[in-house]
Amino acid sequence: MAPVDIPDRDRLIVALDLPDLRVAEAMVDRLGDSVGFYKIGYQLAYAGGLPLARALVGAGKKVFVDLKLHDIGNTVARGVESLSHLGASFLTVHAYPQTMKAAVEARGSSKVKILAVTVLTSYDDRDLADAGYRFGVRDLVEARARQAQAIGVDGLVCSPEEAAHLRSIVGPEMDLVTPGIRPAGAAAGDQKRIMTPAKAIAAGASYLVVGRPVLDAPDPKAAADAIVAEIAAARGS
Ligand SMILES: O=c1ccn([C@@H]2O[C@H](COP(=O)(O)O)[C@@H](O)[C@H]2O)c(=O)[nH]1
Repeated sequence: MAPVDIPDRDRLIVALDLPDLRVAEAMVDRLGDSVGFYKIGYQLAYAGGLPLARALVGAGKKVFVDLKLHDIGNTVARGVESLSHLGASFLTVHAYPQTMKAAVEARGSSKVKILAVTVLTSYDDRDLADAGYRFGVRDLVEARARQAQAIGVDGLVCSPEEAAHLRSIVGPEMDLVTPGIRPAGAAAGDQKRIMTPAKAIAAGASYLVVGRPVLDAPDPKAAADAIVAEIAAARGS
């Protein structure tokens, strides 16, 4: 079933795109009870931040390990096996069939959900053409979503712009995890396919991933609270 019983607060995933453990821990302390779900990506993981995943889980938070694995199947499988011991809820791989199959098989009985990154939210049709793809964003996202579902992947990372269309294709079961979230007036930065929190939820997103609009806010806790309030309003909670 779709994750209908998720508290509004836990639909916000704050990306801890920060330089080291000390800074990340300080941000987690600052956000306090306002945030229940954190993402650890390249910057923090490569700066020794993966142990924070265990600590956060131990403290009752949920964790998304966003390493976007993509390699030969054997290497992806071994990576998933290692990462599955962290206690994270989500782990990303790129949406290539070999990669997704290896990850789903290697996950085994571990509770970590495998998410497939469809098309990065910083890409538009022109970026895909520059990279040699013959599909535009909408068609490539759809094709990858269908493959992911057939392989048994648990969820998709997509832009909220594709959420409504994907929901109609994959049904209620798969988690739709959407970066590219920008509260009204926030700078897009390098993101090209963006939506506000309220519109993303209305479009069918299960979770919203937010980095800079929270981390760079003068008051990150207030920024997180405002996003959760928008999520609650959009869901009629
Ligand atoms: O397609 C994707 C996949 C992952 N991300 C990650 O989400 C956050 C977004 O951060 P912002 O500062 O809110 O832009 C970041 O960690 C990305 O690595 C994505 O943006 N798009």
